[in-house]
Amino acid sequence: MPFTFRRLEIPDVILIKPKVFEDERGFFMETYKKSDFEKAGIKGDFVQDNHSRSKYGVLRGLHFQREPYAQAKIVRAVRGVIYDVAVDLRRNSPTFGKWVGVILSEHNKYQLYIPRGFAHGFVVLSDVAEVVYKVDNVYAPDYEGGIIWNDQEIDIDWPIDDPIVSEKDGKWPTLREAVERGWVF
Ligand SMILES: Cc1cn([C@H]2C[C@H](O)[C@@H](COP(=O)(O)OP(=O)(O)O[C@H]3O[C@H](C)C(=O)[C@H](O)[C@H]3O)O2)c(=O)[nH]c1=O
Repeated sequence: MPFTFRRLEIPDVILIKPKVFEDERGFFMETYKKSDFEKAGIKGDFVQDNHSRSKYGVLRGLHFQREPYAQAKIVRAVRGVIYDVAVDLRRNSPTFGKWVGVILSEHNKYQLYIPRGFAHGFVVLSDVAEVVYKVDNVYAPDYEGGIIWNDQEIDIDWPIDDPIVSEKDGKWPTLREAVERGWVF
């Protein structure tokens, strides 16, 4: 089995550990296999791949696309180290407003599956990090949504106190405001 899958404290969020084949040349690993991922409950047609590079301390998030362009994501760090966070925005979920966070890195080669209905963000813990991720719906800028990264009610335990955020990311609403706007799922 080239992958192992572990459901996290929010069970719909799944940590994926690939089987890494190392030899004197370096390593090889499969990074995605539709049949194995579907057996693990990761369904969906991943139609777009994204790639971003960020320097130490950059926080990108908390982002999501609103319906009908909600996106599930399969995220990994191909360079450096990030702390990757998913927040449950599904209004009828028992874990609504709760978050999970994991270290994804070029070293552990882990991936995180984040279903539709979640906000996603990460902060960079290495000098540089490159993050690649699959999404199961195309980019729809008119439907982008966000929650402010340091929302007091969500209370994410970010490992960096004073991250670098874009002007846009500094202006997202709180979770409570997002609910009022109907931005939840
Ligand atoms: C997301 C996206 C962006 N862009 C363009 C739009 C901007 O001109 C430029 C940077 O976009 P943005 O600042 O939104 O990039 P991030 O802050 O990395 O946003 C992403 O970061 C978090 C962590 C996510 O989970 C989302 O995938 C996504 O919101 O790329 C595109 O052309 N296509 C796309 O799919």
